[in-house]
Amino acid sequence: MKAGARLQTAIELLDEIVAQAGKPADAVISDGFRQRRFAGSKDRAAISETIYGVLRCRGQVDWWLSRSALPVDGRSRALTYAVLTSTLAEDGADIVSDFADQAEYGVTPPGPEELAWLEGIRGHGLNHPDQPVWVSANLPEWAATRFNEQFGTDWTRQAAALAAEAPVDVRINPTKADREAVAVSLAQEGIETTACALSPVGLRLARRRPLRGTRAFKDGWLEVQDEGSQLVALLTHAQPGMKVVDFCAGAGGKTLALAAGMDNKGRIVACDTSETRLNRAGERLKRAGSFIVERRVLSSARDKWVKRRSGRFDGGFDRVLVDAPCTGSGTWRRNPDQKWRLGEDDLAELTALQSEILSSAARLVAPDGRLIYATCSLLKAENEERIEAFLAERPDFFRYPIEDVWAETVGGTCPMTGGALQLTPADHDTDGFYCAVLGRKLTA
Ligand SMILES: C[S@@+](CC[C@H](N)C(=O)[O-])C[C@H]1O[C@@H](n2cnc3c(N)ncnc32)[C@H](O)[C@@H]1O
Repeated sequence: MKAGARLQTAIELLDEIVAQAGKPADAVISDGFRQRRFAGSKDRAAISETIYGVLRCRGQVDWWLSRSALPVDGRSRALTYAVLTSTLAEDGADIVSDFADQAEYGVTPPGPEELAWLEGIRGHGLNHPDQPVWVSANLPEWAATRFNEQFGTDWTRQAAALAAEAPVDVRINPTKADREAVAVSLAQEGIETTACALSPVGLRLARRRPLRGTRAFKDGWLEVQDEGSQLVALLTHAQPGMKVVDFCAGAGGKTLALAAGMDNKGRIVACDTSETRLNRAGERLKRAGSFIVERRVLSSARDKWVKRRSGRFDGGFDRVLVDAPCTGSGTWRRNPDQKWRLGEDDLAELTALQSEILSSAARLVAPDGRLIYATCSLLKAENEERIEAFLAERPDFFRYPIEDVWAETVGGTCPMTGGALQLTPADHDTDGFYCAVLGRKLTA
């Protein structure tokens, strides 16, 4: 495909992402590529780069467009972004004239108004001194206010890291292969990796490459999983023979890691209110050879199965992981469409749900067992504030110092000390994850 035809595809998919507001951008893009089999792997990479570039920097792109008379849509956003970043100018070719020359690929050439706008912004970058700081930070205003309150003078650096491209990490499955063997196997297929800085079971790809066709993937030696997510699973410290609940298991990302850590000995109940997600977990568990997991669809945070199990001190679980639904603000570099879809109302709904889930899941924890609360968010309202509220209500629970849990589970130096771990893309180059490990006292 020529640059103009790629840009046209990016435009169409950007409009699809807006039209299918409930569907994650990556799912819309995958469907879009399935319908456009003519797009090769390099085309797909270039198209995705434009789409994600626009979504990550949508605050600034829309600010520029607010100074034009053009409608704000996929086309105006993609063209404006392409000119401001010169990302699609190949071999010095001019993107606007290249785009205009592609009529045979279904591209509508720019009209006079569009051309005048694009000529006018040529030579500028995304930044402009008149932009409000939340625009330059590419955050919605509500989130920028919270970042500012939370991170102080560091907040723009934290926000900037969310507008960068995320690396691809894989977690090795130690029940099938060690890290060295996985790295060698991938290298034989031309995929270079380095050991993750914090996770002892993680490898980071030198650059984004498809993994599904590799031998290591097909044999269940690895799972794609961000390093932060790997660390949460390790901090859960699920050991062979234990009884474990993954309360918000989703498609099983952390369940798989827990099963591997337990050497497939013991019992894991993977719960979620979404049957579709739990079904997706089934296929992954099979590939990884994790046969100790039973899946359970919950009706709500107050599900009857949870109620029946509560109060059964001797029948409680050793570990209950709550990987709570959240804004995903720690993953906005990976899922940049999400940041433009959420507002303060959503945050209020989520924090209420997080507290409800936490109280419900706590009923499953055996005395001396652990309740692990995690989110992929950077916002205190979803993290520290939820744990503080929970502990104020439940004096029978206490916090473990995170550095102690790290020493017994991850090893090496914990990046912080205190009552919880907060990873951020800016500080740790992982997705932003929060994790607090609580213990249930032996007697109430
Ligand atoms: C952050 S995602 C989990 C990701 C998953 N643990 C992983 O590692 O791939 C949060 C999950 O919570 C689920 N959820 C939402 N409300 C819930 C509830 N009341 N009880 C249990 N799970 C719930 C959502 O369906 C979603 O799959």
